[in-house]
Parts: sequence; C-alpha cells; structure tokens
Amino acid sequence: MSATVLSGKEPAAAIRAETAARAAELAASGTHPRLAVVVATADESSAWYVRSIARAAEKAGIACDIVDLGSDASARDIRHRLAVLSADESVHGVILQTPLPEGAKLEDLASAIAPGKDVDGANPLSLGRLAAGLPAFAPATAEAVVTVLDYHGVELTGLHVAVIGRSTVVGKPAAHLLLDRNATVTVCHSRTRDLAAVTSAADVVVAAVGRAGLITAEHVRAGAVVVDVGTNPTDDGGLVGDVDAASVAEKAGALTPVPGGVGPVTTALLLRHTVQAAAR
Ligand SMILES: NC(=O)C1=CN([C@@H]2O[C@H](COP(=O)(O)OP(=O)(O)OC[C@H]3O[C@@H](n4cnc5c(N)ncnc54)[C@H](OP(=O)(O)O)[C@@H]3O)[C@@H](O)[C@H]2O)C=CC1
Ligand SMILES: Nc1nc(=O)c2c([nH]1)NC[C@@H]1CN(c3ccc(C(=O)N[C@@H](CCC(=O)O)C(=O)O)cc3)C=[N+]21
Repeated sequence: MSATVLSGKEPAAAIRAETAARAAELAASGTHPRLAVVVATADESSAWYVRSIARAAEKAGIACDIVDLGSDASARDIRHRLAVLSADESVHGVILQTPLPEGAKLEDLASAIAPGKDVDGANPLSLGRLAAGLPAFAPATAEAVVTVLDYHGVELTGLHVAVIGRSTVVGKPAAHLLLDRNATVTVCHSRTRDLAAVTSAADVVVAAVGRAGLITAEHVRAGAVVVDVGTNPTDDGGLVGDVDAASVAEKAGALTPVPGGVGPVTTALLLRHTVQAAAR
C-alpha cells in the first residue's frame, strides 16, 4: 500500500490564476502590485524560494524587487531597509527571507514591516493578531499547510495534529491556523522527549524542521496524513523534505511530496497576499 500523493500543484495553479486576474484588474485601474523581497542570506533553500517567487510574480503581472543585502548585512541595515520599503508607496508587500545573519532576529527586525505590507506575516503584530483570531496576513507557508489539506478534502475538525517545529515562519503560525480549524494541536521541537511516540499518536503530522529524512515510518501511525514542509537542498542540486518519503509512503495514508507539495502553494499565497495588500 502506498500513500495518496497530496499534490500542491493544482491548488497553487488555481491561486496563481485568480491572483493574476486580480493583478490585471488592479493594473487597469492604475495600481501595479509590487513585492519587495529582502535577502540577507546565502542559504540555498532560501535562494530556491526567491527564484520561484520572482518567476511566479512575473507570470502573474506582479513586479518583484529582490533586495540582496548580502549575508554579512547588519541587523541595523536590514531594519533600515525594511522601514524604507514600508514607507515606499509604490511597494505593496515586503518580505524578509530567513535564515538571517548572526545576531539578527526575524521577530525583532520584522517589526519594521508595516502591518498592511506584511504579506508573510512576520511582524509580531501579525502573529499576535493571528493568535487572537483577528484579520492579519498569515505566514504563507503556514497557510499553505492548511490550504493543501483543504484542497484534498481533509476535514480537520477533531483531528489530532502534531506539528514538528516551532518557528515564527512555520510551526507556531501553523499551530494557530490548525487550532482555528478545530484541530487538537501538539507542537513538537528539538527538546521534545520521544518525538516518535508523540507524532505516532497523531492523525496528521506536519514536519517543519529542516532536516532531510528526519521523519521515518516509526514516527507515523498507519493511515495518517503527513505534510512535509521541509525543503532541504541535496548535493546534486535537488530538493528533499524532512520526511523519508520511501519508508513513510508505505505506512501513511497520504503524503505531500517535495518538490510539488507545500512549496508551490506557499509561493502562490505570497503573491495572493501581495495583490490583497495592493487592493487596500
Ligand atoms: N515549503 C515551504 O514553503 C517552506 C519550507 N521551509 C522549510 O521548512 C523547514 C523549517 O523551516 P523553519 O521553521 O524556518 O526552520 P527553523 O530552523 O527556524 O526551525 C526548525 C524547528 O525544528 C525544530 N527541530 C530541530 N531539530 C529537531 C529535531 N531533531 N526534532 C524535533 N524538532 C526539531 C527546532 O526546534 P527548536 O525550536 O527547539 O530549536 C525548530 O523549532 C526548512 O527546511 C525550511 O527550508 C520553510 C519555509 C517555507
Ligand atoms: N521569511 C521566510 N519565509 C519563507 O517562507 C521562507 C524563508 N523565509 N526562507 C526560506 C524558506 C524556504 N522556502 C521555500 C518555499 C517554497 C519552495 C518551493 O516552492 N519549492 C518548490 C521547488 C522549487 C522550484 O520549483 O522552484 C517545490 O517545493 O516544489 C521552496 C522553499 C520558504 N522559506
């Protein structure tokens, strides 16, 4: 028995099409949606993401400025640039890539992103509003997790979901979005004792760690739904998830692939948020 593949390609294409149509409407009325991507890292998985944002933005009719400050940028420089972009009326969305240089903390720097332009939900105000159930942009990756499950008809109410990872970009906001959908959520991290025991009690496992192949069949209950958020570059230029797909596919009921799962949906949602920000 092999797990059903929960592809992100179809929901991503639908979101991109709707986003391109809205971008064209806005352009016709004189607003040209623009996203600024601030980069201060040489991380390869971040570089993959930035390339796919630039490509998808172009296709959707959204201008995309890559602002590369280099991996030795200071926290002060990054913060200043975010503030300048936030004050620029021609820019509708601002995102800061992680990881960041030593000593720079996303939660701290992102407070310089105006909440209305915070299309990746990185400003602590956005995360606070999300946790409080108030309107805010959710981090695109966290929203992509729920979007993929929705698209494939996974009804979350009452399910036990184990989220592995507690970052501000993925784990924490994903836990809030899942709670909002009436799931029972357990958040795991590097200090979790007996990870496999915790995750194999869950109906749905969301892996957002950043370690290739960490999640094996022993972490997963038979028939469970597994969402693989990890994007780990391989030596030969490929990309693999946090889930050991070969062993997990034999036990899980359903599994999102890498590539072609959460990633494309993340990119599509980021652009949707940008158009929403431009429409305001
Ligand atoms: N597909 C997509 O759209 C996206 C993919 N990603 C990918 O998702 C992954 C996670 O990203 P991000 O959240 O930013 O990463 P972070 O490094 O910020 O967070 C990783 C989390 O995993 C936890 N962790 C580390 N090792 C273990 C372990 N052995 N067992 C259990 N938990 C562990 C850490 O725990 P602790 O807090 O205790 O340190 C931390 O909470 C990366 O591969 C990244 O590239 C990220 C964003 C978007
Ligand atoms: N503030 C911040 N927010 C992020 O969301 C964020 C970040 N920093 N830093 C880096 C990680 C990594 N990440 C990816 C998203 C999509 C793909 C993606 O779309 N991958 C394609 C393959 C790549 C391609 O085809 O171009 C796929 O999975 O099919 C990859 C990686 C977001 N991240």
